Amino acid sequence: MRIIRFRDPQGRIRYGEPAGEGRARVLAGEAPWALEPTGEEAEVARVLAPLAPVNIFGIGLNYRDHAAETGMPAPENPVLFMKPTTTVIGPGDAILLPAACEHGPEVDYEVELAVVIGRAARDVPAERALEHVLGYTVANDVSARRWQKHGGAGQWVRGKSFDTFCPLGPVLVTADELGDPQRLRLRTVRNGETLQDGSTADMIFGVRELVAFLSRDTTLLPGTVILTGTPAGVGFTRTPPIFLAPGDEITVEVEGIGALSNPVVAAGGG
Ligand SMILES: O=C(O)C/C=C\CC(=O)C(=O)O
Repeated sequence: MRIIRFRDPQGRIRYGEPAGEGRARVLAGEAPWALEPTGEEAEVARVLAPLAPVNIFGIGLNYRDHAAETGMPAPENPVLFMKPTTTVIGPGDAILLPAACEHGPEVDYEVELAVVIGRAARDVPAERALEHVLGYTVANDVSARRWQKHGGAGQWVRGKSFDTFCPLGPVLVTADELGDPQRLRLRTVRNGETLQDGSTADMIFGVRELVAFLSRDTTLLPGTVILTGTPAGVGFTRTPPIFLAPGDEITVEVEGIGALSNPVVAAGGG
């Protein structure tokens, strides 16, 4: 099933299946892992992020070509960080370039396959990990590189945590519908130019291993989102570097799920 979360013309937030031409077949329920068909259709006024995550785990350096372009060795264990839920925005919402990025352009893009947990997971072996995955969506792990690498905190969280730094969407595709998560093409396009073009087959730690790793002695609640890392082509490793600028349109897409586009706006507008 393909699930959207949307605002209807009356301002209500609802779930549904896209029915074409700005319409959805309404699904009743409070969360994407507990939805029932209603037989009703509704107009979609605005598509939102497909869920409001309870937690967001990010995995760094999880593609060999990306680790290599950063000059880092392939990690022995997943490199873990977290993004606050306040980073989440939906399709078409503006990515705000933070006023805190006052030393010049530094805000980068990262296309990622996002895993949505639908059944609580704790101490789950890799062979059973996909039983806890409700489905997948697309994420842009927006990252302020100066704050990430030289922010003085010794870890990446600051640079990954500014408001609007986690666009999600446009749909959540259930695991049964998407099939094997390790054979999907993923791309980033900025203003019509392709900047990342990779495959989830190149992940160092696949979805099964990530769920098993993260769930060790740790409960992954339904609604947990795991950003599974990004392939090569990010902006800061390029010569000259490419960073997001006001007026840009940045699109991240994953095969079988869809394309997620967001305009880029300077803090305070423009
Ligand atoms: O150069 C480094 O230390 C790592 C830089 C970027 C990696 C990253 O943000 C990721 O998500 O992967």
